[in-house]
Amino acid sequence: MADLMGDHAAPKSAEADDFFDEYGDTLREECGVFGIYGHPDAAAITALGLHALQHRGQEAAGITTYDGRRFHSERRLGLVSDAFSDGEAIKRLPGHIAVGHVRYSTTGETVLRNVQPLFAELDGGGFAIAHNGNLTNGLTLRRQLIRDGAICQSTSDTEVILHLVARSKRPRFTERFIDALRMLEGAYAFVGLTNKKLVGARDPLGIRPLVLGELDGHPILTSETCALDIIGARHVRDIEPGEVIVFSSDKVETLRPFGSVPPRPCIFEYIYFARPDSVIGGHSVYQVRKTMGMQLAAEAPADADLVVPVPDSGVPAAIGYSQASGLPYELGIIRNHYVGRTFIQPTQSVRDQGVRMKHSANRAVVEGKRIVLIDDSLVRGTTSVKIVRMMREAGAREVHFRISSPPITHPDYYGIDTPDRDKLLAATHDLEGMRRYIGADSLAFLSIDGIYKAMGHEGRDPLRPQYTDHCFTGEYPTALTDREGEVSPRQLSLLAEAS
Ligand SMILES: O=P(O)(O)OC[C@H]1O[C@H](OP(=O)(O)OP(=O)(O)O)[C@H](O)[C@@H]1O
Ligand SMILES: NC(=O)CC[C@H](N)C(=O)O
Ligand SMILES: [Mg+2]
Repeated sequence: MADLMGDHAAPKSAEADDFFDEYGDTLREECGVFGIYGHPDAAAITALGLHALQHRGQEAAGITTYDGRRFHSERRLGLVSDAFSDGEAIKRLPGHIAVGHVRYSTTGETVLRNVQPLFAELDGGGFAIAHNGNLTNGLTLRRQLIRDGAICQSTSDTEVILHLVARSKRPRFTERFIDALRMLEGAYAFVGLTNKKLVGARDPLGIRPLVLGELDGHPILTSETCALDIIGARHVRDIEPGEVIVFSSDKVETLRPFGSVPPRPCIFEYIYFARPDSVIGGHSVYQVRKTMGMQLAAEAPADADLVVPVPDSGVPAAIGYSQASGLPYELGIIRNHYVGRTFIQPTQSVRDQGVRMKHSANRAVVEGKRIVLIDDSLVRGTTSVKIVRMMREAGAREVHFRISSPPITHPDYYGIDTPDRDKLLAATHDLEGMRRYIGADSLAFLSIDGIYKAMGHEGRDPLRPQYTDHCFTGEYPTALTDREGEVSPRQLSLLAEAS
């Protein structure tokens, strides 16, 4: 890895030696992280990387840099393009090291103080961190820290890592960071920076993705390979589950403090979250989704005239379904690209509006036809109800709904903001109940084994599942301390903020 470090990779340091909610109830998005070391245009490149990761979180974006003397930070609510497309913001972020974040909150409200990267001035220097994932003991740790005198500046779970690093008694930054990681349960892909280092860490099960890239000899850590492609960087490899990686001027250290445990990456990255042009864990997300559609055609054929995708995320599976079934693929729904993902809007009424603003029927295609609608997932049913009605209003004769993943019966606590169980359609309705609710002529889901087959396995290994699929099975791969313990997940902020 040392070949990733160019001569000009070392930012100058004036510092001493080596130191260095509330839980929402709504499936929302995740977050995306990006970090680059030693590049003269670190902030501009990070802004581009975050733009490619925008699908992972649209609530807020932030970048922190270090210029060899000081840290600089810009954090904003809204989209990356709102905050960083103007050159002025980039000019305010000088430096050769940068970390950035796009947020979809899972713990802590959508207010500026929770926008990442979070920064702390620690004994020995500054530390900024960006987090994708969610800690399942974040609230418990936070309560303990506050009882011990910590003053929390945010209501985000991510903040606890800053406190834990600050409290570690170890002399060196990397050891302190690892000390802190040992206290965490749940999911994390972290990218952080100090005055000397860019650090990355992936939780022991590798629930959330993190990849290593390289641009002109400068290392990059980011959530997905699409953030490398946008800047012409090379994908070197995935950061392994449980790996901690540290870049400094003269070396790259890779550590595995948790020993080796069988990985359980989140299957939902492949089904919905990641961008289809990304490669995660050696799998093209597009190919996997298409194969899920082919598998779905084999498991749940439909007597119909056309296959129609629910754009955007249903498109690759619909192509697969069409190819496997031999039914023609047509764009019977047109998506307005100036509207974000609906799955991830904060309230039900906004989601309802979002779906209407987002999808329109293409009457010329669907009128008089028996159609198979393909979507990747059904969460609350908001999208499906609207789309089925829209297809009928546009004259579709029959509407058969096929979903390229199993019914979602359990919430996620690892960085996807799923609704509570009572809002998950599949948790409260059987198959026939769901069919009636969405108003389709027939409804079918891909089986859990079908998902694993699309990933190249014979099926799900029940003793040692290859992925975490808790949303479908209720088998959570880590302790859920905040949920199981005495601490109420409804953590209250005492401060009401306007933004
Ligand atoms: O059952 P629901 O609660 O409606 O949620 C499910 C829908 O939400 C997601 O799409 P989303 O609109 O978030 O994003 P996309 O544009 O990437 O497909 C998912 O792909 C389904 O279409
Ligand atoms: N979706 C995520 O990955 C969120 C990261 C972090 N838990 C937050 O709420 O800010
Ligand atoms: Mg969708």
